[in-house]
Amino acid sequence: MKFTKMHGCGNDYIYVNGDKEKILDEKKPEIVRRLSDRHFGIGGDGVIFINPSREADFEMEMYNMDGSRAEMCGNGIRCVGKYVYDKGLTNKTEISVVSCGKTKYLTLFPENGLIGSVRVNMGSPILKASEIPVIADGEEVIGERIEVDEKIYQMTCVSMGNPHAVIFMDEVSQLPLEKIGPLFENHVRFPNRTNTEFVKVLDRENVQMRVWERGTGETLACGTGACAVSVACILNGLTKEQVAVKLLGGTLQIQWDRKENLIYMTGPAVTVFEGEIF
Ligand SMILES: N[C@H](CCC[C@H](N)C(=O)O)C(=O)O
Repeated sequence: MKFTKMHGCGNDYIYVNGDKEKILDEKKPEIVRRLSDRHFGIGGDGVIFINPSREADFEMEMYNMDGSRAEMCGNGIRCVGKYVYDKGLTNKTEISVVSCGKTKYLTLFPENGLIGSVRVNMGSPILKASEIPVIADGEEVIGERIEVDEKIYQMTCVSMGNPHAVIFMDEVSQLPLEKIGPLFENHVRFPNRTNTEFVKVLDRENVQMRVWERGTGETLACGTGACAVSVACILNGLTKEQVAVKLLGGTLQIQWDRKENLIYMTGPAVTVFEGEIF
């Protein structure tokens, strides 16, 4: 099977042309686990299949390292845009990509004939607790307390198609993520589990975050997570509507256009290598 290894801010996935590599859907979770293994496979945070689509220019079918399917992937969709342009599957620089029935609109920025960065209209944030989903007393979860491992955290929940718990901290560099990450991910209040972002607000335009991703663990970056963090910061009055989100693997520029209620994410997409696995 041919594949392309790409990353967005160090959030690395294995990209497969689903039109050429025919794999049975029921086999995908096991194959994803094998390919993602960083010792016995190719190694990656998961696998993304790029498929033809009737609803959009292309379909993104995204799987986490544990074989679970996710509704959206911000770093992944930027790399999908780069993949289809660089490989000549499209010559457009404005394209649409559908994932789990939701279509996103991308602007591709060529540099010397190849795509260097991508701007994605990530749609509107979902704040309704029942749609995230998160079990809550009220309609939304904004600045609420949650107890994990006998510690109280302040949580704001946002969905970008996938669930996010945003936790504000004074410091994020010394977090025991291996311990508390899984406790948030599998917390009883999240029926579909959750991604969890730990964020330190640096000033009104810059934040620093780390993330424990549902189905993968700590990653160097999370695009939907950076969007969720920006929404949470703005809702809590902590930043302006344009935020530079500093992640371990790089920086993403996020803008929440409140009039249109649309989130724009801009960031890099990088091809590392091509290969064939037997
Ligand atoms: N782990 C996420 C999917 C990948 C999201 C992240 N890698 C991104 O860039 O948005 C989930 O299960 O919802």
